[in-house]
Amino acid sequence: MFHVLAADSIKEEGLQPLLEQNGVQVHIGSVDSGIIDLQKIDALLVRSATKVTQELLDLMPSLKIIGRAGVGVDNIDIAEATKRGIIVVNAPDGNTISTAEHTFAMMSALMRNIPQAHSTVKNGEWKRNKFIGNELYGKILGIIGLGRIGSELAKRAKAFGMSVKVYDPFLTKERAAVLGVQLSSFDEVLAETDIISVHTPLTKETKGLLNEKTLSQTKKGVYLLNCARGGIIDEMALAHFIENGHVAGAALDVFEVEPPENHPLLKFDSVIATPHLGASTKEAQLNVATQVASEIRTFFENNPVANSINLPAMSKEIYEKIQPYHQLAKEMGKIVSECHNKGISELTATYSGTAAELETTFLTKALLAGFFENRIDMKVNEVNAIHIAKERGIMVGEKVTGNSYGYANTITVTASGDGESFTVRGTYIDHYGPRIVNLDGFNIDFHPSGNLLYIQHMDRPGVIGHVGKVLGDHDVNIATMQVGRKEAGGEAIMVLSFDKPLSIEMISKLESLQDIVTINSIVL
Ligand SMILES: NC(=O)c1ccc[n+]([C@@H]2O[C@H](COP(=O)([O-])OP(=O)(O)OC[C@H]3O[C@@H](n4cnc5c(N)ncnc54)[C@H](O)[C@@H]3O)[C@@H](O)[C@H]2O)c1
Ligand SMILES: O=C(O)CC[C@@H](O)C(=O)O
Repeated sequence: MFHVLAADSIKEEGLQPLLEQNGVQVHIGSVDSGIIDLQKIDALLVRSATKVTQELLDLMPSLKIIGRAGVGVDNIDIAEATKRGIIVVNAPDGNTISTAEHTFAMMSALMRNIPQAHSTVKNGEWKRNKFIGNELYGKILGIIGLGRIGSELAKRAKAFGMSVKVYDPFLTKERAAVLGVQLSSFDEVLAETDIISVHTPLTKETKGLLNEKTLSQTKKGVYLLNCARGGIIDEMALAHFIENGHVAGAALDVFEVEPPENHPLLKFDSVIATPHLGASTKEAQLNVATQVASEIRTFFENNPVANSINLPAMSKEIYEKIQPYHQLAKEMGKIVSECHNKGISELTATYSGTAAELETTFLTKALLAGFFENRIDMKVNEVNAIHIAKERGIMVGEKVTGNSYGYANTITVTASGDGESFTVRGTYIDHYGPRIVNLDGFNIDFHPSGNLLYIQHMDRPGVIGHVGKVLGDHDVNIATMQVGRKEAGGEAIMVLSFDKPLSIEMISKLESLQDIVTINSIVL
């Protein structure tokens, strides 16, 4: 008999897939309700209230799977669960429509002063002149991050006669055309739109994406929306721009710290807010509960789950054999993603030599996990990598070749989209380790780890010296350096490694040097 504990008032109707399964007993109640001996629990279902910590996991030695009825898993100690071989699943798209609708409702409410007008009427006032609003029709909506929710918002905005400009560095022109939105640069979205809505995950790249500098690039009178994650818009900078009248108003469903206490933004009449209600509809809650309950049922039936966000269990013997190649593939995925910082529609992995004798599908999935790591708002691993690629319209190919370029094995990854492509080749050398041996056609040789800079430059005398001098003048120590070129006087590359990551300012200084073409920072 499998025992499932459904905590956090998960919608009971959604538990049907488990309630109707033979050999499964569902217990409904919080983890401290005493409804069942925690030692017996095989599966735990939670929303965001239950904190699944190491201490709680200690009390559940039989736990095999945790289901999060929602997207964010910040209340679950994933590392600890993974270490214990516990699979964690979530429901990534069950609340997409609800969150897009909530964002649209917030935008309408913001433009027509609905919450403000509502409270005056409730207070017995009738101030029609105070609440002159703006039509959505004919306005330009800027969407930053066109994933599941951003795409649904775009469809609704277009139906209301708005035009939509989108910034998403990982979106191809083809996909933008299918969705009928105008793919734009970040600066264009800032400067040319009337309303800006953010829909990215919160990552190191998106934290404070809208800040003092970028907000100053927006149109005077712009409106801002955040129904994604607190922190994507810098809250203090937003308060400053509302105070000085540059930003006309903001609608916020999320905050850096929730609930917000004595928050300066809440003091402005032009800021409207909801308490993280994006996913709070009967439909979304039923969807997410049904999705995770079905996943747990699938797991009990010994079938692979679709939305696991941590590593699946694997026999120790197989893992040890494949592990070095697995690590190399994952790092190569990250390298492709960072060096070719563009939308892609196709990714092909080619294996040769001893790498081709392994379970290459598993390696390709590891590669995709590395590729998506900094691009999307969920953990991608070997369980869900192919599904995610398909969902994003990326065709994944796998080939085997007899050409090992003189090595015992190679893994070659080519990413392409919008008529451009990028290739990286790596090898694993026994007793020596992983090496990257070709980057975008340049022969090179470096260890894929640590803080790296990939610099494309013209092959002219003095370029390497200038880079070294700027770094030296700022007391930055170069740990290793590799150079490569195709022909004298043409394009060339450098790969430098450092003991710690370089600041954005430092990278800008290097970018401004003569004969430098592009610089990409890679943290492995
Ligand atoms: N308010 C709520 O209750 C609620 C509910 C569900 C989801 N969310 C949040 O909404 C956000 C979007 O969720 P989703 O399901 O659409 O995610 P998603 O992964 O489908 O989409 C995220 C998109 O952001 C893009 N992106 C990544 N980095 C970017 C960058 N630096 N600049 C521009 N675009 C970038 C990605 O390419 C992707 O298209 C997430 O932050 C999620 O946590 C909030
Ligand atoms: O309401 C919830 O459970 C959280 C909603 C959302 O932020 C999520 O991560 O899915």
